[in-house]
Amino acid sequence: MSELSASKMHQGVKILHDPIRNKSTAFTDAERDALKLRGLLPPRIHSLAEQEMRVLGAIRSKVNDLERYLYLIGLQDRNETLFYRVLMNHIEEMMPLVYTPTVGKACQEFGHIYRIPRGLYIGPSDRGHIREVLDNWPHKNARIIVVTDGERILGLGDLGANGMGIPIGKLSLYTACAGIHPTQCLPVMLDVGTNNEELLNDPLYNGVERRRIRGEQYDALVDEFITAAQDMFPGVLIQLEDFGNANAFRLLQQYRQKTCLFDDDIQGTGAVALAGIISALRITGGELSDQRLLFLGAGEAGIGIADTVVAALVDEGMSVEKARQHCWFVDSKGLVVSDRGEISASKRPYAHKHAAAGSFIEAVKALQPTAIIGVSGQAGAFSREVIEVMGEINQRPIIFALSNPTSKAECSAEQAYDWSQGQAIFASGSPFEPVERGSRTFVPGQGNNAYIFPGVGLGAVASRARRVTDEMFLRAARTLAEQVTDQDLELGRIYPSLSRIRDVSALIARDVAAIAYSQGLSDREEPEDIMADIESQMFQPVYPHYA
Ligand SMILES: O=C([O-])CC(=O)C(=O)O
Ligand SMILES: [Mg+2]
Repeated sequence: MSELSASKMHQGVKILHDPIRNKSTAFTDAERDALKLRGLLPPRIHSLAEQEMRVLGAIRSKVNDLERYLYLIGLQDRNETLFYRVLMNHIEEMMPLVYTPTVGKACQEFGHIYRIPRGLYIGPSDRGHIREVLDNWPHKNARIIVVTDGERILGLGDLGANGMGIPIGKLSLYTACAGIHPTQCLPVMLDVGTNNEELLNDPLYNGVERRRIRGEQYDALVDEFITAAQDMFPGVLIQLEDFGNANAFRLLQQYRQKTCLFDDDIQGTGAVALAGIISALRITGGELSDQRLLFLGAGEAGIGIADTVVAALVDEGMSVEKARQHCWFVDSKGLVVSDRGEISASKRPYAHKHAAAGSFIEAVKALQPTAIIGVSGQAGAFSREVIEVMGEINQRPIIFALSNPTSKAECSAEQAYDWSQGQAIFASGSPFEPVERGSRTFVPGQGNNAYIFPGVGLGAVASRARRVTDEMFLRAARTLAEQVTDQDLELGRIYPSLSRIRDVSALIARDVAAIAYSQGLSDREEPEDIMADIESQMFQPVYPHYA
């Protein structure tokens, strides 16, 4: 649509209520005349930069982060250009507000802070009509869908329909970090009920009032949704997010071979953690093939990371069987060993022959790992003793406390540095502030899949990839690791600065797209310059001229 015809459609007050086209006080005199806005705005014209200053002041004056979140979502509802300008120009300050940890708090309160819907709700009563529901979405050009059923929201458990905050937040990062146009992002809540009694008893809970549907009914709903989404938005990329363990692995297996789909908690987290390990090895001087990783927690993130590490080792020439021996798991029943009895299919490859160990510290002492990776959702599980023992075993122990939000981290950055005499190479899923000790400043890296999914998604949709492959995630991990500078490592940070995330995402997208083209996963002709092609598709938060 040309800007002129857009302006005709949106004459008058309507354009002020269209968040995609609204410029608010930045409408020029000529635009105010052409669009019949005279009198509807205060007379003083402000530039986007001045509006940004106003917004920053407002955000910073709020009393807590949930209020800041609400302000930002309100801004997104009024003026997306300004919202993304603020988000992109101040990503380190804003990401913890629109994403983990604050989005976790927002999800817990979702029914109570509800204002305006963002995204689509699809539930059991929509069976047989999901296409019509998708057709109600005002934007017909969705390219990326993030969908959850709310069963495992971050490390917070079953939040039912309150989990809608997660697809919204993830998609805001798609735009901010990888330039996917806001109208091409579709958040979806598959509201199949919740088993969270507290929510079911809360009169302000706004999801379906029932316990979760399971089995055939559930599968049929998911299947209808995926089929309808592809039909409605050809080529759309579907990101599975924060499903319960069993469904996450199952749905990924079931759909990844036939649709453009991935699971962020399994594959995105896998890639971001591998990137962190590769960078940590630049500090320790070790090889990936010398590492022994001990995971606490054997859910999506843990298995996803182990599978990605195994893929990297196999790519280096190791056998799968041998590679798996480098990854060990402790779950709620202790060390996962081969003679334990019933073991789920996803853990089975990592159930090695070994004496049982009941607790995590016992397993650390028995296995002498080079790295411990917390993906358990158990706050404080990396005790002082665990970290001290890791420091005795290793000169530079690798300690990743990846559970989200911050309240669920296995240890804090301070604890990791203090209990290891400053030797830990630490990363966390949610952000921690730098830690000052004497003349030294330790800057913890944020090992969050936000470094991976925006770039992978952009690469996939820009190349019109029909599938998202493991090879793409392995490549994304390596590309991310390559962006870590010696300066980052000197600060202790094993990820690039968040301020560079847009460039990093573009590089990941380039490499993912290159795989799609070279492996015949795209019908699109390979552009001469993939990077230029990617960049040309990235949304920039600038106002159009209407007159
Ligand atoms: O959302 C995040 O911060 C990372 C993630 O996918 C999760 O913890 O489920
Ligand atoms: Mg997640």
